[in-house]
Amino acid sequence: MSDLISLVKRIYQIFSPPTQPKSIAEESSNLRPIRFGILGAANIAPSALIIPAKSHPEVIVYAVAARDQEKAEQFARKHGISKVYSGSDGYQQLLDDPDIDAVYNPLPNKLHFEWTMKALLAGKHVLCEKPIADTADEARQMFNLAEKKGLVLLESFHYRFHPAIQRVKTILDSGELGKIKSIDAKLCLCAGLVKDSDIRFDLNLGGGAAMDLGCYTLNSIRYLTSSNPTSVISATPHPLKSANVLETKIDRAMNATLELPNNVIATLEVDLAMPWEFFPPKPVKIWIEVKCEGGQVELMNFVGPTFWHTLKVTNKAGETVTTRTEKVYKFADAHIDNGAEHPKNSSLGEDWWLTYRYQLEALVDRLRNRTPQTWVTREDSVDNMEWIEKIYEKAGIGSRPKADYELPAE
Ligand SMILES: NC(=O)C1=CN([C@@H]2O[C@H](COP(=O)(O)OP(=O)(O)OC[C@H]3O[C@@H](n4cnc5c(N)ncnc54)[C@H](OP(=O)(O)O)[C@@H]3O)[C@@H](O)[C@H]2O)C=CC1
Ligand SMILES: O=C1OC[C@@H](O)[C@H](O)[C@H]1O
Repeated sequence: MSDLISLVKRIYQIFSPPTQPKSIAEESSNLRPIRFGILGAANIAPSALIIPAKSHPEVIVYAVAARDQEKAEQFARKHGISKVYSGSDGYQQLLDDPDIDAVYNPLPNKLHFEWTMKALLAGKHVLCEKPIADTADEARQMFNLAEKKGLVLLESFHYRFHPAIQRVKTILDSGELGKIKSIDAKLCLCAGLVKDSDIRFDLNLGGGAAMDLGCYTLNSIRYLTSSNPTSVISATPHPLKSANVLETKIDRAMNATLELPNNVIATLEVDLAMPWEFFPPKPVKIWIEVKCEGGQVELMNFVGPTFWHTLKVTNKAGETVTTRTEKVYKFADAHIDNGAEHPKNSSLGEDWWLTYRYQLEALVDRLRNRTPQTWVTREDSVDNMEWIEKIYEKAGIGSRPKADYELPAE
């Protein structure tokens, strides 16, 4: 019962977060809030930035650009955004706005490269949606430019900032369960949640399940094992409806098996339209299971742990098998459990903080030259793209088409 009450309370607070006064908002102060601009009136923008910004005292979502003027204005009105850009030049006008410090790029995957490059050229820090680009080569160019310009570029692997996944990593790294033997990551959404017309099913927008969902599962495998795969043993793409996947090159679902150092085997299963299972009803399958020599750890709902998650640890090392479950909504819990270091200047979080709110905390810490609790590095993003491409190659449908954009000559 108390779990249910906490769940309802968390959900209420997620969507009605205590709004923080932007107390350090004085224009004269060098600590004026960081002004974000959003490229596109994207479906994900409210969860990923607008709601988290409400409870962050140092962030203002200041502008949005959308191709259609009415859509842009409506979005701005709904979310209390003061500046609106629209039309065919709207995205660029937003980038040229000198009052904007950082840009959130939630455009379709294929456009991540072009608009992140343009944002960096305009001198803005960028939070770019996952997967960061269509190819590893593009990701490399994006980070090269960010570094050259002295700007921050972060791929929005929001789940990495939540204490639940970090607790799993701490358990594995502690040696409590011995060496990792295998890891299995699943992220499947039932049919009907993603429409056939969605950007995720458009090859020319960087679509495909391995791009959209596989990037998370692959990232979690690499993160938890602290390694890159050594090979893709197998990769099987599944078509949308009765299409020929080798012709459309759009994977509605992907199953892949990877080899990692020290004989670790990883499997990933992702699906944008999983056939319905009614008994019991299973609208999503989202979990990670890591088997070790002395036990195993499972995390259910690793991408949305704030709503609900189960972290189950089975220890088979002693004479008896012991099982425990943990709930890790904020870093305070992690402190008590494992004494992990947490930067003194970074917040421990709240149990209602979404993964995106933890991510925003880290991004702002980085922008303010404070130490973020954790980070997704350049190498991490580039390597992830590299192995997504390798999975596509093994699956026989190839990387997603490169962006139609070239950096202007200097
Ligand atoms: N981190 C996370 O949890 C999530 C991340 N994502 C990522 O965010 C990105 C956007 O996803 P989502 O919000 O679902 O996407 P949407 O379908 O809402 O599209 C995002 C925006 O893309 C713009 N756009 C620009 N060009 C095109 C085009 N040719 N066709 C269609 N749209 C175009 C539209 O902008 P305009 O308003 O100007 O028309 C639209 O608002 C993806 O990269 C996805 O992987 C998505 C969901 C969750
Ligand atoms: O978190 C997510 O869940 C649903 C997906 O389709 C989306 O793109 C992803 O980022």
